[in-house]
Amino acid sequence: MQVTTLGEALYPSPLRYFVSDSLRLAERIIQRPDEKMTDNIAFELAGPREKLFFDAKTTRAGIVTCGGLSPGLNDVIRSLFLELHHAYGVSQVYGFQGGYRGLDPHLGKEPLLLTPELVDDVHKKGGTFLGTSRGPVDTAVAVQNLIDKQINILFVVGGDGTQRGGYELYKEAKRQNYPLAVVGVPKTIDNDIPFVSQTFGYLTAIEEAAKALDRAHVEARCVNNGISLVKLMGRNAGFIAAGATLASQEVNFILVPEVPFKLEGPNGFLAALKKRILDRGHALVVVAEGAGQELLQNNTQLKDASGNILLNDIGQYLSTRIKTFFEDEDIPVHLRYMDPSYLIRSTRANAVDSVLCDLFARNAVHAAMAGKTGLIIGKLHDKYIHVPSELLASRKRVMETDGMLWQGVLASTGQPASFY
Ligand SMILES: Nc1ncnc2c1ncn2[C@@H]1O[C@H](COP(=O)(O)OP(=O)(O)OP(=O)(O)O)[C@@H](O)[C@H]1O
Ligand SMILES: O=P(O)(O)OC[C@H]1O[C@](O)(CO)[C@@H](O)[C@@H]1O
Ligand SMILES: [Mg+2]
Repeated sequence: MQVTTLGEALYPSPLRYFVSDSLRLAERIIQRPDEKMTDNIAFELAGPREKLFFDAKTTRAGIVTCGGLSPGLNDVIRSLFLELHHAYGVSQVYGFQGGYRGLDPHLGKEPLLLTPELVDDVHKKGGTFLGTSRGPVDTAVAVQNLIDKQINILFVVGGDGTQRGGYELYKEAKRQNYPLAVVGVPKTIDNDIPFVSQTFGYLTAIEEAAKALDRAHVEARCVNNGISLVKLMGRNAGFIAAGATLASQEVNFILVPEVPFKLEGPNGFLAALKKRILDRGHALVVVAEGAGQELLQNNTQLKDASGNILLNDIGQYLSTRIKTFFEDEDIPVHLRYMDPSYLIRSTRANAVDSVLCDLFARNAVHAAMAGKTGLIIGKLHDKYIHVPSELLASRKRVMETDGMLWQGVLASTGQPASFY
């Protein structure tokens, strides 16, 4: 699947190795004997192109970071800048501040002109030094501002919402006949972006979450009938909870959005927890924030500024239900509810994530300089690819319950496949 290009690439690249525009990577590479591979998407491979659409001498680029924090945002900004500056010779790179708001000159601060000195050690800190936000921007105003500032390339670093926003900006620039390259870098600790096997920040987040689980385990073990209940992020998918569970190996029960569960009844979660307490005298329970929403009354459906549904607190709910259940059963327990959610995403990236950030960012620059637009950098089968932004909207990525990650989780916790 070819992504949109702004026009013929005429400028020779200053780089020394290149990836051909005609190479493709199939989305599915494992084939069942009876399966026809007709609907298999073939993605363009990312990487430097021999000819560039933009002349580095006159090109201006912008970077914006949006949505929730994820370890590695500063690494991505830094690598985008350094690749543009050192490898391609683009000297005017601007950091738009405060998320998409920063693209509106009436709402945001002036963009920062990035320099090697400014980005020098930003990767050593968590967060994003450009700031971030949720909430919409008027795309016509934003594109007009980019035109006024003669920005030719815009890197949008963020999750699914940010990439949908990037797609709107790409369409608006096209409508205004302005040759703008909009290239997305996929960010989220939730790891739920389609066509990206691993988003940056996920591995750091599960490393931090696993530390919290280990400590919660100690709390549960050191008292009689100790129950530690830990809530972790994961709005629509349980990747963080599952990854941290495998990293920690101490979890006895894990509840995720992909697997609905019942609390009551002989096969429900509470009965299983009671058995564990009677057998072993302690338990560690992990719940992803998006799990069990069907158990909670949510008639109002409040939304955040970006339109994401505000979830009800499954952690607090479970905590109350566990407490009253054991009171009714007349079994004394020490229940501790812990919510380390924000603490796992505000740290700096670990080494593996830093490498990932660097490669995502440099591939984003290669795509933009070649004049490709309306895409995000994806990663499948260990290869970086160009994914048309339009495609993202058509898919959701959640954990496969018959996949290796979830099956590993079931094996390590010993919990049944479902509580029904
Ligand atoms: N459909 C859309 N069209 C235009 N802009 C959008 C759209 N969806 C989201 N946005 C904008 O993208 C930005 C980021 O969106 P959101 O807050 O949902 O975070 P995200 O990028 O999904 O990251 P995460 O959910 O991982 O924290 C916000 O400014 C939001 O208004
Ligand atoms: O409170 P905030 O900043 O909106 O972020 C919370 C959301 O961010 C995420 O981590 C996604 O980035 C979700 O798991 C969570 O629902
Ligand atoms: Mg999102």
